[in-house]
Amino acid sequence: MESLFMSSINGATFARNVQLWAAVGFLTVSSTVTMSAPYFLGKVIDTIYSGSTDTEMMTASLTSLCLMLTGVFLCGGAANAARVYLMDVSGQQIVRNLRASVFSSILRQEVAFFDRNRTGELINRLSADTTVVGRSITDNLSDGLRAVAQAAAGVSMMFYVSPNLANFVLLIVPPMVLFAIIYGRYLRTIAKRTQDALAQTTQLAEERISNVRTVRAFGKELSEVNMYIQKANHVLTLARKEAVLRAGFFGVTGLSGNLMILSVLYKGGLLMASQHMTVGELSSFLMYTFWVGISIAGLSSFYSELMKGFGAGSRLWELLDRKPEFSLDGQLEFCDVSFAYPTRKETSIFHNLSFSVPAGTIMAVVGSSGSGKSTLVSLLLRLYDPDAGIITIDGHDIRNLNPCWLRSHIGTVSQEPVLFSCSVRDNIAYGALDPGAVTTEDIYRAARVANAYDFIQAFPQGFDTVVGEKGVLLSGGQKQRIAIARALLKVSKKTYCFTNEFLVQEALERLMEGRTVMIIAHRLSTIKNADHVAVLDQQRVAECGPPTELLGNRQGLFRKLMEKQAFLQEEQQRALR
Ligand SMILES: Nc1ncnc2c1ncn2[C@@H]1O[C@H](COP(=O)(O)OP(=O)(O)OP(=O)(O)O)[C@@H](O)[C@H]1O
Repeated sequence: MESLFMSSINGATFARNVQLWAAVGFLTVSSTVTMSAPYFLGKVIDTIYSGSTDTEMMTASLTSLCLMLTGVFLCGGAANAARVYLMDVSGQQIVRNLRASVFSSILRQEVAFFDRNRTGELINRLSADTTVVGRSITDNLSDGLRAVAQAAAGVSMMFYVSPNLANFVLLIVPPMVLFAIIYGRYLRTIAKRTQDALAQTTQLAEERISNVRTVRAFGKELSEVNMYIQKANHVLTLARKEAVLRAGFFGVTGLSGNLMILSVLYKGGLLMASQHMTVGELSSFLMYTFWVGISIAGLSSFYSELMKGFGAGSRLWELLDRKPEFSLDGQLEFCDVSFAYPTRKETSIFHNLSFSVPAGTIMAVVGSSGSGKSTLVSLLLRLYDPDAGIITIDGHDIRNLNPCWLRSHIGTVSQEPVLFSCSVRDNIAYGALDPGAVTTEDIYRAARVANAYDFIQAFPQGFDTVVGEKGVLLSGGQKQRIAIARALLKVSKKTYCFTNEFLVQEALERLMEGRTVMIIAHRLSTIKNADHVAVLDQQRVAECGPPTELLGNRQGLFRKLMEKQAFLQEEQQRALR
């Protein structure tokens, strides 16, 4: 299922990449056509002004030139339409993904986050901010890229047609770029403040509307409306500032465009008078100047929208990057949990089972075979959800936590660990969230703590030894030590570790240090080391308490279970003798 999901994601990413590349291809075609037009139109003008007296020849060459150009323009038009469509679709997909990621990031946050950030504000982020960022990506990106391509092509063609005139005209560009950078900075700050003010306004409206009964009961309608108007006025003030800034910028860019045209006519007229330019060349140059002017105007609006997008986006990036803050102490609680496996609904495994494991303590879970010890672990890992009751970690219902995050904080080590048929190094690194980022030093450290370093180094190929399928080339104890090293790389300081009993007790003890541990135990020696024991019987926790206390109760279930086990062990030893 997971691989199917991954492949569909990869498929979607691939399709999007192909779409984007196709759009860039169409952009290149349409821009090439657009930017070659002035050059050929100049040729048409030169043909008209060639001074030829042979009307028939002149008509023929003019007709063929115009027909050829019509064909080229048709291709350009089609490519332009395809580009706009593909860019828009890709942009919309990016916005959809952005919305989904922001929403999922919001839902992942801890409960305290929602105390600090009100619902209205978050909804505003999700709707208004993503719309601004979306507009900056969709409408804008496509036109912006075209403007960049056409400005670059236009400038190159200006140099091609007349380097002399191009040098003169383009002196205006560096001061314009500086001006645009300063403008962009201001616009970005103002856009961010506008989005913040808008979020506060929405938050006020959301809170008052959803609590309208309270507002009415206190007769506060008028004062609430006034408060809303105040907030809306603040948004308006910021929007006015933005309008003034944009007006100034567009005024200056429009003026500089006109000045460029005027200077081309002035200098070009002088060059024509001194026979350094033909009328066709001047016309081409003029058209290129127009194109560059239009592209620069397009670029300035692209830049404005982009800066607004960045401004609005900065809050979104913060939300996206935010890791949920949980100060995990490790208190673990099962409250009235009832559960039956979905495939065997008629056989209840737990009925109103309750017990808690205080932070940093070891809880040994005992019970006869089939009493549900491993099922407890499955429920905690959310491999299954209880039919009734809740399981909490530090008071957080685990159903409200991201399952991946939850599992990344729970280390499980089983009695017969599964190792993969790759090197010891890769098996240990497998435990880390990002195995690629694990250093050799990390692996050695984990192996030392698990008391595995010496025997691994003693292998002829050391950490590169391939362990064979399921680790068949290793002894039981060696496998367990490697599994402990793997778990050490996984679990952070405050995680829960669920283990079975081990041959290699000393390595296990190091793993348990400072963590909340639930251990499925059989041997008395293991149980004695635990802080508490929970005895599972008849679908619930029949007894729970410190091991010595439970052993002291002669009629208790735990005492009977231990006696039975001691008796069985004696029997086994006698049989061996
Ligand atoms: N995936 C499953 N689907 C249906 N029933 C299951 C499933 N896994 C376990 N069971 C049943 O649930 C009950 C509890 O199983 P569980 O493995 O939790 O017991 P346990 O106490 O860990 O046993 P043991 O000490 O023998 O390992 C058993 O009756 C078992 O047959």
